[in-house]
Amino acid sequence: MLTHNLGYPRIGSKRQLKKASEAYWAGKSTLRELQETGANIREENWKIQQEAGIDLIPSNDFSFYDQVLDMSFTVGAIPERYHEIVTDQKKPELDLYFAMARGYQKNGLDIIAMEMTKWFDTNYHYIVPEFKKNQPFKLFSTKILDEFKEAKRQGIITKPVILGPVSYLLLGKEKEKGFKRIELIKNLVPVYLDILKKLEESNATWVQLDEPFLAMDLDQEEKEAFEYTYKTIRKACPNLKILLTTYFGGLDENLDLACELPVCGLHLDLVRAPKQLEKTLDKLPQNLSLSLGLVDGRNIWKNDFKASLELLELAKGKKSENRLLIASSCSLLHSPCDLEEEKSGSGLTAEIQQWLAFAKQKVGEIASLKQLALDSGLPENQQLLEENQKAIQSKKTSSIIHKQEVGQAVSSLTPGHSTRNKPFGERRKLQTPNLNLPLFPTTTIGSFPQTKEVRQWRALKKKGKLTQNQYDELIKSETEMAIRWQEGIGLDVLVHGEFERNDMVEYFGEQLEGFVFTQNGWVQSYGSRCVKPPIIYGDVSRPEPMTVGWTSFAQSLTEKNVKGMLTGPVTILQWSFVRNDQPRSTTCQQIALAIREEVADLEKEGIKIIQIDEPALREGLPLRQSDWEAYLDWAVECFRISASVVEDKTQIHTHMCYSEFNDIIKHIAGMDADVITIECSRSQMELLDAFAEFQYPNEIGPGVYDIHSPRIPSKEEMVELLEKAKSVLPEEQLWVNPDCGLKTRGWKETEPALERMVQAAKALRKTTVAGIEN
Ligand SMILES: CN1c2c(nc(N)[nH]c2=O)NC[C@@H]1CNc1ccc(C(=O)N[C@@H](CCC(=O)N[C@@H](CCC(=O)N[C@@H](CCC(=O)O)C(=O)O)C(=O)O)C(=O)O)cc1
Ligand SMILES: N[C@@H](CCS)C(=O)O
Ligand SMILES: [Zn+2]
Repeated sequence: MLTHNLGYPRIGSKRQLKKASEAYWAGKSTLRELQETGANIREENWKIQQEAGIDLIPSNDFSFYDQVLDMSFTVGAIPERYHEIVTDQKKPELDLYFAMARGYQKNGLDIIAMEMTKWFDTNYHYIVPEFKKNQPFKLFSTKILDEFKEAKRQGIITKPVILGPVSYLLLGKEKEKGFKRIELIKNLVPVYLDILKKLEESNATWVQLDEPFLAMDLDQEEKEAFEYTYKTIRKACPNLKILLTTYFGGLDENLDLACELPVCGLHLDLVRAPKQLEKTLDKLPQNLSLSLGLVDGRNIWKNDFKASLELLELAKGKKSENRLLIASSCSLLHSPCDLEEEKSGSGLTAEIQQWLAFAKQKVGEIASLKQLALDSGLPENQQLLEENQKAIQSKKTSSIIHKQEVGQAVSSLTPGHSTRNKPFGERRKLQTPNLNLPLFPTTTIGSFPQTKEVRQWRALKKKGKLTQNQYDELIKSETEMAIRWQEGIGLDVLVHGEFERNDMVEYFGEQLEGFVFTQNGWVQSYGSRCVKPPIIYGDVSRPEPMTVGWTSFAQSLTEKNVKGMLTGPVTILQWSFVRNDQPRSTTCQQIALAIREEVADLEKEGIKIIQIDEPALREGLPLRQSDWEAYLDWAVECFRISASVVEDKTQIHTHMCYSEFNDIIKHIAGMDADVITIECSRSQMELLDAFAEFQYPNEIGPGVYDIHSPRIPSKEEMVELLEKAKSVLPEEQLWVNPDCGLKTRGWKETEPALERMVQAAKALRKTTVAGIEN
C-alpha cells in the first residue's frame, strides 16, 4: 500500500512566493532572487512530505502563477500577441510567462492579459488557454522535467503532476470560429509523449495525470479523446505508471470509460463522492491500482479516521493491498499550509484547533491512515485512533455549535421573505426619481486601492501600535479622500472604498457569530493573491451592524448617493471553510438572515442603493448539470432572502465576476437585483450575449476594463466596448463600471483609468438622442 498527495500548497507557509513575485514585478528584486524563493519553497514542501512518510511526493505542483498557464507554456500555446516579447532575446522566459498572466505595458508594447476564470467550483482562478484552428503545439518549457530532476538531486524520486491533455483542452477557449478545441487532441498528445518519454528516460516511475473532467458531463467526442489519449500514451510509454486522477466529484456515468483506460491507477475523490467506491471496486480491472482520496483537500476539518478506515476496509476486501494507494481527495492547493503557524490567543481556541488539519497535518493524516490500515492492533496505532476519535467526538457534542434562535429563524422562513413587494418594472418607476441618475450611470464595484499604508495601519492596530480610535481616524481620512476624488472626476454613484476591510469575506466572518478566523491560514486565489477563508463552525448570527457606520460616514460627506456594500450569503459560504455537519443550504440560509438584518439597517440609515456582491454564485454550481437546479434554487433563494427586506424605492445591486452566465441566465434573472454589474472586458463583452438573448429585463453594468492587469485602458477602447454593449442591449439598461473592485490596484493606475471611464460614458451620452450631459 502506498501513500501519495495530489499537490502541496506552493505559496510557502509564510507567503514567501507572494512577497517574492510582487517584489520582482515591482522591479525591487532580481529574477534570480525570485527563482531562489521558488526553489526553497519546493525543497521545503518535499521535505515536509518526506518527513511525514508520503511514498509518492508530487513535483510540478509548484507554479510561479498558475498550473494551467504552466501547461500552456509547456506545450507552447502562446497567443500570437505575445510573440513580440518572445522575439526580444533579452527578455527572460519568465517575463513572457508573467506577461501572459498579467498583460504587458512596457517598452512601447501594450498587450492585454489572457482571460482568467474559476478552477471548477473553487476560489482558485486559472489562466484560460487560447486556441485557434489547427493550433500547433511544441515542447516550449521543460519545467516538468527540470523540477523532477531538481527533486532527484535532493534524493527524492517524485511523482510529476501534469494536467491531462483532455482536461487541458477542455479548460481552454476557442479564439476563432469553425472548430472545437477537443479536435486539437491529436496535435497535442505528441507533446505529452515527448515529456513523458523524457521523464521515463530520467527514471520517473509514477506520473499523475489530472483529468478532473472525468467527473463532469462528457460528450461522445470528449470520451473518444480520452480513449485515444490514454491508448496512445500506453503504447508510447509502456513502462511509465500513469495515475489518472479525478476530483471534485464522482465518476458516475464516466465510470466505465475511466475503468477501461489503459492506465496503471485511478484516483477517486472519496470526500466529495464516497458512494462511487463500491461501484468502482466492482468495475476496476484487478491489475489497476486504486487511489483512495480520503483526506479532504478542500476543507480544514480533521479526518475522521474511523470513517476513512471503513472505506479502506471495503477496498481491501475487494482489492489486494498492494494495489491500493491512500491520498488526499484533491490537491492541497486549496488548504492553508500549517496549523502550527496559528498562535494561541487568536479566535482559534484550543477547543476548535483540535478539530482542524491544514496541509502539513493532512499529509500526516495520509501517512497515519496507512499505518492504521496496515496494523490497527499496535498499541501506538490504537492510541492514534483513540486521540483522533476523541477530537471527532468533541466536535459532535460541543456546546458552541448550535443556537436555538438561529434554528428557529431559519425554520420560520416563508416565501414572503424572499420576494420584493413589486416587480422590477414598478420598482424602477419609484427608484428613478429617488436616485436621479443620467443615462449610462457610472459607478465602481466597491473597493479602492488597498495601499501599503492602509494595510500597514491594520497591521499596526493588530500589534497594538495603533489604537482603534487612531486606526478609525486614518480610515476615515482615506474614505473622505476617496469620496472627494470620486466627486471630482464626476462618478455618479459613489462607494466608500472598503478601506476598513481586510477582505470582502473575512471582514464579515470576523463580525458574525459562528465564525472563527485564522492568523496565517492563507490560500492562493490567483497569482500572488491570497485569501484567508474564515471558518464556519457553528450557527451564524449577527450580533451588531457590520457596515452601517462606515457607509453612513461616507454618505454624510456627499450629496451624491453612496452605495452600501455587502458580501452576499452564497459568496460568504463559498469562500469560507464550511461546517460539515449540516447541509450547505442551511448554513447559507443562516448567513442570508444575517445579511438581511444588515440590509435593513443600511436602509434605515437612509442608504438608497445597496450592493450585495455574489461573485461566487456561479462558482458554487455543482460539476454535474443534473445537480444544478437544486443548488440554484437554494442559492438564488438565499440571495433574495438577504435583499427582499427593502422598500421598492431602494435599489439593490449585485456584482459577479469570473463567471459564464449563458447556462444559468434564467437564475441570474431570478435573483431579481435591480442592477447587476459583471466582469466582461477580458472576454470583450462576449458575456453580454447571454443577457441579450434572454432579454434580461433589469439593469446591467458590463465591466469596461480589466482590473486584474496593471494595464491602463484608453478611453477609446472603453467607448468601443460600450458601443458593443449598446448594440446588444437597450441603452436605458446600461451602467458603466470596471470589471471588479480596485483593491489590488494602485492609485497611479486607478486614477487615470476611472477618469477615462467617466469620459467614455460622457462621450457615449453625447451620441444618444436621449442622452443628457451630466
Ligand atoms: C474578488 N476576489 C476575492 C475572492 N475571494 C476572496 N475571499 N476575496 C476576494 O476579494 N475571490 C475572487 C476574487 C479574486 N481573488 C482575490 C483574492 C485575494 C485578493 C487580495 O487582494 N488579497 C490580498 C490579501 C487581503 C488581506 O487579507 N489583507 C489583510 C492582510 C494583508 C497583509 O498581507 N498584511 C501584511 C502586513 C501589512 C503590511 O505591512 O503590508 C502581512 O500580514 O504580512 C489586510 O489588508 O489587513 C493579498 O495581498 O493577497 C484579491 C482578489
Ligand atoms: N465589492 C467587492 C467585490 C469584489 S468581487 C470589491 O469591490 O472588491
Ligand atoms: Zn468582483
